[in-house]
Order: sequence, then C-alpha cells, then structure tokens
Amino acid sequence: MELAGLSCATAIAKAYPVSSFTSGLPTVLVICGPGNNGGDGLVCARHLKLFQGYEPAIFYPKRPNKTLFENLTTQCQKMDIPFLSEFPQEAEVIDGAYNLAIDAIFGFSFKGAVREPFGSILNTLKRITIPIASVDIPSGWDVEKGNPEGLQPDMLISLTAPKQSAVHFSGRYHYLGGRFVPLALQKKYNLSLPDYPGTECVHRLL
Ligand SMILES: NC(=O)C1=CN([C@@H]2O[C@H](COP(=O)(O)OP(=O)(O)OC[C@H]3O[C@@H](n4cnc5c(N)ncnc54)[C@H](O)[C@@H]3O)[C@@H](O)[C@H]2O)[C@H](O)CC1
Ligand SMILES: [K+]
Repeated sequence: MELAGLSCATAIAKAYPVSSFTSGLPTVLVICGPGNNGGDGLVCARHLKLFQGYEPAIFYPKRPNKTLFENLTTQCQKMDIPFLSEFPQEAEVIDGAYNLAIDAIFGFSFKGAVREPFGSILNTLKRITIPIASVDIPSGWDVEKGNPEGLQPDMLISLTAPKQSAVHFSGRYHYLGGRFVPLALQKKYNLSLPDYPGTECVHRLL
C-alpha cells in the first residue's frame, strides 16, 4: 500500500506539476473509500504533502476499524492534512476550493449497486469540472466492463497491472504504478508488464 500510494502521488506530480496550477494554491481533494483503495488514497495524500507545494485535504467517511487504516489516518493528521467533516454537495463548491480531485473510493473489489454515502458522492463528482485522477479503477466501474454512465476521470493510475476496464478509459493520462511484482509472479500469471525506466516507480502508458 505504501508503494501503491507513492506511485499514485508520483504519477500525479508528473501529470499535474505544482507549476501547472495557475489559479491559486495546488489544492487537492482526496476522497477515500472503505477498503484498500481508500488506504492508497491516504498514502497518496501524505506523499503529495511531502512533495512540497501540494495542499491535500481528505474526505474519509467510512473508516475501517483496523490498525493499518487508523495508523495511516493518524499519520495524515499529524502532518496537518485536514479531514473534511462533510462532503460538499455542490459541484461548484468543490470546483471553487480545489484544483484536482483524487478518486480513491473503490478499486477492484467494488461490486453491485453503489451504497450511500458513496452514491451521492459519486453523483457530485460526476458534475465537477476540475480534473479527477482515479486510483486503480474509476470508482463505480465494473472491473472488467467499465461504466459508460460513471465517472470519466482525466487520469488513471493502474496499480500492479491495468484492469480490463482500462480499455474504456478516455482521459488524458494513464500511468502504471506499483513496481513490486516479482518476476516469478509475472511469469506465473503471464503478465507482460512494461519496463519501468531507471528507478522510477511509475510508467506512463498514455
Ligand atoms: N491486492 C493487491 O494486489 C493490491 C491492492 N491495492 C489496492 O487495493 C484495492 C482493492 O482493495 P480492496 O480492499 O480489496 O477493495 P476496494 O478498496 O476496491 O473496496 C472494498 C470496499 O468497498 C466496499 N464496497 C464494495 N462494493 C460496494 C458498493 N457497491 N457500495 C458501497 N461499498 C462497496 C466493500 O464493502 C469494502 O469496504 C485495489 O484496487 C488497489 O487500489 C494496492 O494497489 C496494492 C496492491
Ligand atoms: K478508485
């Protein structure tokens, strides 16, 4: 999760460098879901804060009762990353306060109809005009079929390997992150992963 979250922050810093935010501070809203995708979001927020210049804020409405996630939350709090107590209902409020949204709500374990509060959150995110960067899979997408009615993010950071639904991604930036798959596993599952340049933890696919 540490390496996945670091990959996300690194890819985001490459696609949206601090210098590219021309209107105000590089404020970033990170929306974290209840599973490991949300954990990746917490780690990503922490690294963005460490990459000086970014101003992340986190919305984390469903927090699992597990030490791992409690520790990740504490780390963010101790780094003075604000946690929002409510999600802004109006898309315009998000557009006015933030320059980028990071969707770390659901990853490959999402299934069925979206339950609240995430249905309302996704409906608001569909209406914002600032770019959205999705961690692993755009939230609400079927891992294989995608979701034509769902979020259409500007950026996708596929972790470990792109999921089948990534063929439906139509945004500007697609990165692969999570450079941690041993060669034996790549061979066992017949994964043809691209070479990461040098010591980079991300590889740009699009
Ligand atoms: N395992 C790996 O190789 C890596 C995984 N990484 C990241 O982990 C996510 C997958 O995490 P997981 O905990 O399995 O699940 P999710 O975060 O996708 O979501 C589970 C969470 O969501 C709830 N949920 C499911 N469906 C719904 C629904 N319809 N409505 C509301 N809530 C729903 C469910 O109850 C759980 O609480 C993967 O995508 C990566 O981001 C890392 O990359 C490291 C490698
Ligand atoms: K996601």
